[in-house]
Amino acid sequence: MTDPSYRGQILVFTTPLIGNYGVPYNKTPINSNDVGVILESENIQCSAVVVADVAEKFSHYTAVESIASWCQRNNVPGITGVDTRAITTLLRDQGTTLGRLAVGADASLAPPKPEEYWDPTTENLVAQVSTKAPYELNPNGDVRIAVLDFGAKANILRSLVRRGAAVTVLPWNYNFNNIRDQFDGLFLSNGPGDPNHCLEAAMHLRKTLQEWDKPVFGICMGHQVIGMAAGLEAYRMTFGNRGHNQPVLALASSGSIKAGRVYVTSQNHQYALKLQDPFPAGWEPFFINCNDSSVEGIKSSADSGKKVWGVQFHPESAGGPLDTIEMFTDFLAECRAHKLQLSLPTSQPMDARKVAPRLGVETAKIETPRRVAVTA
Ligand SMILES: NC(=O)CC[C@H](N)C(=O)O
Repeated sequence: MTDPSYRGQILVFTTPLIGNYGVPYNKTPINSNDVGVILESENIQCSAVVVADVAEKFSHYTAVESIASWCQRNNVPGITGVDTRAITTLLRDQGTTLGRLAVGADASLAPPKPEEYWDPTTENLVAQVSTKAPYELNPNGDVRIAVLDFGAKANILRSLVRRGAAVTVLPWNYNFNNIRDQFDGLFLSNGPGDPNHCLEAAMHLRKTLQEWDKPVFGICMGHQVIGMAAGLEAYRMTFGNRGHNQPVLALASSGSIKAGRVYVTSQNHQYALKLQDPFPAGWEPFFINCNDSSVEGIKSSADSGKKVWGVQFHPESAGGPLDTIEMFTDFLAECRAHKLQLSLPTSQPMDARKVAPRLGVETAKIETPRRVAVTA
């Protein structure tokens, strides 16, 4: 609920009982080596929550309040006692949809016309959640990383800081090219909404990628912006990938990632990069989703002389599996190696088409995810 990528969304929880652990005090002691919060940002970011059965009593050693009082304090509406399985079945059939919460007399009125619903994707949500001014974390770290903040989850910043990086967080549309000489690497964060609102950032990045040879890593929205800078197209999926159990197949080896292995990942996205054949020169697909064959990662090709990676999933998870957490270590290892002018073993490219069919994954020309049939 505090992940800024959920800005503007009504979340329907499929787990029936929500809130039994309560909500922790969401501040860490002031310390430049920490990111300041326990959760993913200071406030609740989603627009509303829908829960089958909300727990009024909570129990956890870090809990200070119930989910209901937390929502109330943040002015975020929630509804409970509804059949979330029925809503889930509907959403699985027609895809993510615009919605509203109505109770009492409002619920019996005729529903609004489609055009009367607020559509958050028409807005630049990234501009709403990104930092307004640059700030630093862990200034004494040994590698200097600039983070373009499209709505960064705290655990991404934490994952960089815990590995010893000095992190400078910049507004999403900051022209990094003006200050790039001060940094050893560039990171592009996750963020809400349609990546096509971030073309300005993609244009700045295109110049960076043409003229700068230091490592670049992006997650989720950051990955989509890297893809757009590389010349790929971003499209809206009917069924976004969400949850903590999304399997992705690695098509190339790089650092801790081994080609041919499936990693279980945490995800939260509605948009994806289109798989195109051939890929833009200098780029190759890095991961694909084993359920719907959507693009889950791209990387600069081994012969491009660049070190650039983008992943659609969340290696930092929180919550979720830690299968790919070492990608942060890999990124910082490349930044340190570049700084010291060492060279790490290069990644091994491989032919995706040789690996994927063994796992029943189509890699041909897949533009829209397969539909999943759901029986009640
Ligand atoms: N978590 C994210 O960064 C999401 C990226 C983008 N807003 C999407 O929905 O696809």
